[in-house]
Amino acid sequence: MNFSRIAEIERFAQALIKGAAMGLYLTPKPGLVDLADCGSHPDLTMAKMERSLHILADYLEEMIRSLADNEHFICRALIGRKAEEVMFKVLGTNSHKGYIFLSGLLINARWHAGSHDESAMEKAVVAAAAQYFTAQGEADATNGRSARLRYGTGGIVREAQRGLPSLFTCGVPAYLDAIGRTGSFSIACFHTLSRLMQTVEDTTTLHRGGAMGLARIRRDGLRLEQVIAENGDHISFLEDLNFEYSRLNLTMGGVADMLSLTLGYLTACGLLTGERDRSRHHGLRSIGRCAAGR
Ligand SMILES: CC(C)(COP(=O)(O)OP(=O)(O)OC[C@H]1O[C@@H](n2cnc3c(N)ncnc32)[C@H](O[C@H]2O[C@H](COP(=O)(O)OP(=O)(O)OP(=O)(O)O)[C@@H](O)[C@H]2O)[C@@H]1O)[C@@H](O)C(=O)NCCC(=O)NCCS
Ligand SMILES: Nc1ncnc2[nH]cnc12
Repeated sequence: MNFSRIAEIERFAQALIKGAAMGLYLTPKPGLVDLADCGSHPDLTMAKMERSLHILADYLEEMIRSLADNEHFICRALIGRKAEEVMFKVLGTNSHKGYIFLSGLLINARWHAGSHDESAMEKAVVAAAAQYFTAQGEADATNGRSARLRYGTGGIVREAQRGLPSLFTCGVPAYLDAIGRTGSFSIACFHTLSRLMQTVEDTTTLHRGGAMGLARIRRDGLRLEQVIAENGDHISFLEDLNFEYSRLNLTMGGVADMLSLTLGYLTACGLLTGERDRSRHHGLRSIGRCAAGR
């Protein structure tokens, strides 16, 4: 039994939970639950989301047990499904359904990759996603599946199958670029949010607002990036956007998950403060460009 390997993956899991907490508490987040309000989610509260974080932590602990016991992969897919059921039973809503899948995938990838190295992690995510979706068979009748069929988008499935580009090619470079330039965690978070809004094929947005809704999020993400770059009042801009999104019943739960996953992965790599030289320590690529092609 390799106890240092288990200690390492436990630290990684703790970092992913911290990332979800940092993403939750970032305020304001248009249309989403934060310290100000519940956005366009009357079914969610801060207390429910915090309870959800504890369910996530228990889930990842079970995932690690399965990995350490070298169980068959299908056991971990069932653990994920069970966590979704527990979350829905306890909270009556999909508070972190997407993050259950994403964090489970990343824990599996980190275990098999053996390091934080970005290219090793990407390859391991692609392999885990292929294994999972091959075993998954006919997907459930979900909002995400309806959106993928109706709009020809990939949603969380294609995000996973492509090795989490919104994490490795968008979120991580965007955060490190901003923290390197400004030294401000808050600015780096909002800059990362702006880039993810322009990149993530968020099926929760499509479900609520259709193609026009997604185009709105992309446009607002670019505007937010510009307001931050011009040292404008991005907080007021976000507060106004939150009012608009709540009125339009528009949300971006997938963007929220990818922001949390970015903060969690950077925490695991010891890069959140931006002080360590990322290229030397983790084989992370130089400042990339988000899928938005910029
Ligand atoms: C693999 C599955 C997760 C597939 O899910 P599918 O897309 O078929 O079904 P959904 O129920 O729609 O769940 C997808 C959730 O993923 C998030 N998401 C959406 N787009 C993206 C994207 N492009 N990239 C990343 N993540 C994405 C999103 O989750 C977040 O938003 C939810 C909150 O928003 P809300 O609008 O409230 O959502 P709903 O309550 O559903 O709608 P309303 O009724 O309120 O309007 C919240 O869940 C956030 O996390 C999507 O919701 C799944 O089928 C699966 O297989 N899971 C179990 C297996 C597992 O975990 N195995 C471990 C693998 S190793
Ligand atoms: N803060 C948040 N508000 C609403 N849905 C979310 N999904 C993940 N994080 C969320």
